[in-house]
Amino acid sequence: MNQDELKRAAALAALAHVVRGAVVGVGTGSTVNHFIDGLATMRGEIAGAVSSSEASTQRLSALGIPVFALDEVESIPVYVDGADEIDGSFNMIKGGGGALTREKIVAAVAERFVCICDASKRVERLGHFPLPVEVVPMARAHVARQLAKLGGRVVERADFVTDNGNLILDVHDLTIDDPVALESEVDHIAGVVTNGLFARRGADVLLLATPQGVRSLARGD
Ligand SMILES: O=C(CO)[C@H](O)[C@H](O)COP(=O)(O)O
Repeated sequence: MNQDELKRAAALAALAHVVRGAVVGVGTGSTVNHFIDGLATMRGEIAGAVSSSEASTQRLSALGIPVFALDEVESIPVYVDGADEIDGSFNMIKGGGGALTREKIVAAVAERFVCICDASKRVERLGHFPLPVEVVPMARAHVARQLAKLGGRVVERADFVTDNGNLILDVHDLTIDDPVALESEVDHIAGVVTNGLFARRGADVLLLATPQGVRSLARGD
């Protein structure tokens, strides 16, 4: 199986976690795109979706799945999203697609985070993938200096504007010993909207696609 087939296998496994009659939280990315395509087969069985990006909203709508604003829903039992890296404690780096802020908001509301990944995303320690940081444009230089003080090599994502009108700084070469502490430290830099560490609210379930099949793992297993 190639990587895209593995992503699809993980995504389709997540359909079993969708709660009938409820609203499902939907992440962003190529793995999630497979999930959205599969969700179309359950259209009549769910109330609809809350989306984490304009791209996912467009795909959901094109498939006839109702998309609600977050303000319109009272609860989201399950949020399904991919990751760029996930460690053994289910801490993640996300935001490769630049949707990290809305992803973190929808994930915060959801009762359960189901992470869908191919096996290449599973790491012993986070930080090989550069950490995305969404930044208010006027704070670009200040935030870049502060991130460099943390030991990172900061690269602004070229020709990219987030759905919220901000820019992304990708931080390479960080040593991430304590993901929870680093998530808070980066968030406290003035001008940072969100960073791509999902550690304070990590995943609850990991559906990891391997050539041998999809492994379902719960946090703490
Ligand atoms: O965080 C994300 C988007 O902001 C994605 O979940 C992450 O980048 C993984 O993407 P893909 O499924 O395309 O590998």
